[in-house]
Amino acid sequence: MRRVNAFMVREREIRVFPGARGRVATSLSSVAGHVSFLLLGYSYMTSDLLTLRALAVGGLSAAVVFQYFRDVPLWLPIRWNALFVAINVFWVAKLYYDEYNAEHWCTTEERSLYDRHFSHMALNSFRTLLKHGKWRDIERGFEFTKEGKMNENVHVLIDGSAEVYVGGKSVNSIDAGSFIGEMSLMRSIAGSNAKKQSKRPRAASATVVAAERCRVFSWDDGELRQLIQQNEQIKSGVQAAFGVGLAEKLLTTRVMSTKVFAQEPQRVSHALA
Ligand SMILES: Nc1ncnc2c1ncn2[C@@H]1O[C@@H]2COP(=O)(O)O[C@H]2[C@H]1O
Repeated sequence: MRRVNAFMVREREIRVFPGARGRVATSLSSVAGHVSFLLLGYSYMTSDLLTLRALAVGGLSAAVVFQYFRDVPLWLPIRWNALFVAINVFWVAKLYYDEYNAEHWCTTEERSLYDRHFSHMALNSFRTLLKHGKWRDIERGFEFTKEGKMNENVHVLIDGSAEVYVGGKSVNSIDAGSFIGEMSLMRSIAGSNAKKQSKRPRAASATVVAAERCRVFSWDDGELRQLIQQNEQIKSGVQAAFGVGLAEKLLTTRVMSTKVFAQEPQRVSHALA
């Protein structure tokens, strides 16, 4: 062990930059000290939990090396850091298992929902999102939302189609992959720093009726709202998914309103008012 210690603390010249002044005299244990701070510093800059925990394992382990290879090992920080390494190793293993071995808990239906709408979100967060909602089979004629009324649920249409009415007139048809009831939620949570006033619940902008038997995944509106406010990752994942859907709805509504406009101009002006 003495030989290892001597090897680690021996001062040697290491090239850091090219050129004559690019060499510094240092020991391997000091290098471990610098690596430790660099990794921990980098971990403060990432928001990805798995990367953060992995960087913490690397940074704290390097700190243990630095603290051990000294004239007298610093046992107090070594013991604490070893404990933190163990905790972070546990979390790396758990996060890795949840992220990359989803097959053991994800059904085919859940997986395709994830792939279609939420693949930019960590599987862990998606799992939380799933726990707060439920799968439902819906009969033809079911009213998902009622224009001017508060929504009870937010749905994602997995199978089937629905008709969207504004002022009693059809403005669009939606099918598999569309969200229903997301607009009022988006409007009420817009801008996390917005005034309380703008966060108040908003009424449904349209009436949406099932045009056939549908399969949906539904969240309770209030529960989803609360979840979004508590969890930043879920908030940004859900907002991104809603955003893509809204762009598609805008395009189809435009096409539809152009067609209807050619035949009934008054009807379109009413719907867009
Ligand atoms: N033009 C449209 N095209 C497709 N869906 C719409 C359109 N307008 C409203 N919706 C849907 O109808 C829902 C009514 O409640 P929300 O306003 O919460 O969210 C709305 C959207 O999900």
